[in-house]
Amino acid sequence: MSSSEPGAPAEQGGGDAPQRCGLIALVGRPNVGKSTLMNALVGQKVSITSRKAQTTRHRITGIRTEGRAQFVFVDTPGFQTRYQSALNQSLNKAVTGTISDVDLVLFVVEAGSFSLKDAQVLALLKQRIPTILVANKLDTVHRRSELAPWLKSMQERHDFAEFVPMSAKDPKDVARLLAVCERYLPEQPWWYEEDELTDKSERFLAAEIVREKLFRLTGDELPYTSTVLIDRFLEEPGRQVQRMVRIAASIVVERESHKAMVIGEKGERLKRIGTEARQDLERLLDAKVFLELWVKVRSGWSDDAARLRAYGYE
Ligand SMILES: Nc1nc2c(ncn2[C@@H]2O[C@H](COP(=O)(O)OP(=O)(O)OP(=O)(O)O)[C@@H](O)[C@H]2O)c(=O)[nH]1
Repeated sequence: MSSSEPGAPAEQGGGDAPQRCGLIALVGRPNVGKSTLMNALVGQKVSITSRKAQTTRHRITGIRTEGRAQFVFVDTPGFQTRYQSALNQSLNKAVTGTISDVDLVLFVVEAGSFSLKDAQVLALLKQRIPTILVANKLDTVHRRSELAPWLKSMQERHDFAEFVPMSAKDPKDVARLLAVCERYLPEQPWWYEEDELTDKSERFLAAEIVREKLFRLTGDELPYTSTVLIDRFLEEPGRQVQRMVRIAASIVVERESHKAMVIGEKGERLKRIGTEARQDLERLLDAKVFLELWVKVRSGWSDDAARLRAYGYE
């Protein structure tokens, strides 16, 4: 099974070819392998930069610069299909906004399957943005012959630009997907240095990771007004062999009841948030990380414009 040819010509790295750069969103229901794929696409070293003019509306999860192309991957944090609360509906709206101005969408599903939850996510996608169907976990499909009719049924559901059946765990497949994506990036100068990674951006990344774990592990219960602040971000100086970073962060919630929710029974939930965030940060920062988490109650903080500004939300 191979991907179809898109309209735009393929670009080879190097030479005098123009630079390409663009935003790519990965979407899909939980558990289809988005995180695995994102990590594989971005590679070992993730460069994160916080506030650039072009990307203020996006949460950047990774940048990959390869040959003449710069792939800027953005997150769609609230893509929530599990619960149908008003909160999530408004979140989904925000996400629809986020993906309405990317250059390319990767819609990830499990090869050979399409559930109601997949359909709910697909329904949020705009027809006019090129969308690639990534049929992931191909390695688990034993009867390959069944894939052709499945792909055909998928084409009837949405006008996909291409199909890429693959496994996020196979580096060759990941390289092939990257090459396909490259053709959809607009010709324009890169937005980031080839190897951009600043102190500020690492702090931002740390806050984003803790925030992601916080919302993932509290599910639908915690109001979206809760946030994460980095109180301290210190790199142990002079360590040649392995970086060592000490981070202290505060999870700021609005009520005592929310605080209890975040901490969980015997502190279990907070511990899990901390462990998962630390593991991700160690990989992303390529460092040994010590992460200290605090939960603070700031009643009505989300209504206080001045405080919001102080926290970096404008
Ligand atoms: N066999 C196989 N397993 C995969 C593949 N890609 C991901 N997985 C597994 O699928 C599970 C879910 O992967 P994740 O990357 O966490 O999925 P996700 O879509 O990010 O899930 P959420 O974070 O819940 O949205 C993990 O156990 C992965 O190891 C693949 O290509 N083949």
